Amino acid sequence: MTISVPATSANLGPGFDTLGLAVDLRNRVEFHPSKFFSVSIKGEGENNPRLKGNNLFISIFNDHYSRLIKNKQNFKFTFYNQIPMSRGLGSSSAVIVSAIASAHEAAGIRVSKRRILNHALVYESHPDNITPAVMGGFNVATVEKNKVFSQKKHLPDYLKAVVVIPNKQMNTSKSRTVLPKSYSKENAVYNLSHAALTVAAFFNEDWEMLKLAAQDRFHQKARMKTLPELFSVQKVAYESGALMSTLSGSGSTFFSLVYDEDSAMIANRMKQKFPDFNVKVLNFDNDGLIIER
Ligand SMILES: Nc1ncnc2c1ncn2[C@@H]1O[C@H](COP(=O)(O)OP(=O)(O)O)[C@@H](O)[C@H]1O
Ligand SMILES: N[C@@H](CCOP(=O)(O)O)C(=O)O
Repeated sequence: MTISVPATSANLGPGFDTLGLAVDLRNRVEFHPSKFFSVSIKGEGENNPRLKGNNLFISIFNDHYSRLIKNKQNFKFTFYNQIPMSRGLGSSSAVIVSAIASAHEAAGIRVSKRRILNHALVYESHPDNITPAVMGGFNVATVEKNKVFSQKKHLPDYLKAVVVIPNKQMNTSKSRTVLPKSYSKENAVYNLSHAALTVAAFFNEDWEMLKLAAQDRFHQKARMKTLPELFSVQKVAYESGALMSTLSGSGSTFFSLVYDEDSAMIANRMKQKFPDFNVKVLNFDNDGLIIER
């Protein structure tokens, strides 16, 4: 069985803990019953011995598998990881979603994507990257009574993502501690109106509106100050024609949405200006979680 889940870019400027989209960079896990338990990792994390012993995937898989089925069975897991860890591209969401989906598959139980998403909420309390990880596309999501309520918009293939990935990791829970404890009414209204405009721009495909709409007063500045080169990344992205350019999740990656025809030029500029950062042009992903039986 093979399960794969895409990377995500959450927040999208003003939509803190609410907006997110999926990009075509996937973590894939293959597994089958085996006499002995084993884990092998290829790609991101392959040189990290901690991931073999204390693996978030395995603990979530075990939680669900033992809940779903009485017999104990060992599995051989092979992970093919493309999503860099703690860079704001939703590596933890991908792991959570793939572990829950894998446990259900291993137990022979078919569940809806919505059920998987609601289970994922137990491990990640904000829905902005677990939702696109499961559903694909652009999503607006909220949580009521421990359930995720969301709306999805397919993203057209004439748009691309340019991501600038620094070497520096930014752990999400640590990156949440640098945020203000409260916000003024003025800043709350600012973010509310900009997030609403961002959603409307995505659904109406008014891409030119995004630069203005995607401004934020909640989280980006405080986080970007911990890696000040990110201010230059955003400036160069906009000067080069990006439609929107925002801190991806809690960072450290910077995400820009661009027209396909501009993507190579914008990526090359970024590579020239920021030679120490890893620059990639990615397609958007409209599939989310994929289960191959
Ligand atoms: N491929 C993976 N396999 C196992 N655990 C992973 C993997 N990717 C991420 N994780 C777990 O998620 C943590 C990173 O979470 P977080 O800081 O939220 O990063 P991100 O912004 O990429 O979601 C890692 O320290 C690790 O515990
Ligand atoms: N809304 C969250 C999003 C975290 O995304 P990640 O990809 O960095 O895990 C936040 O801003 O903390």
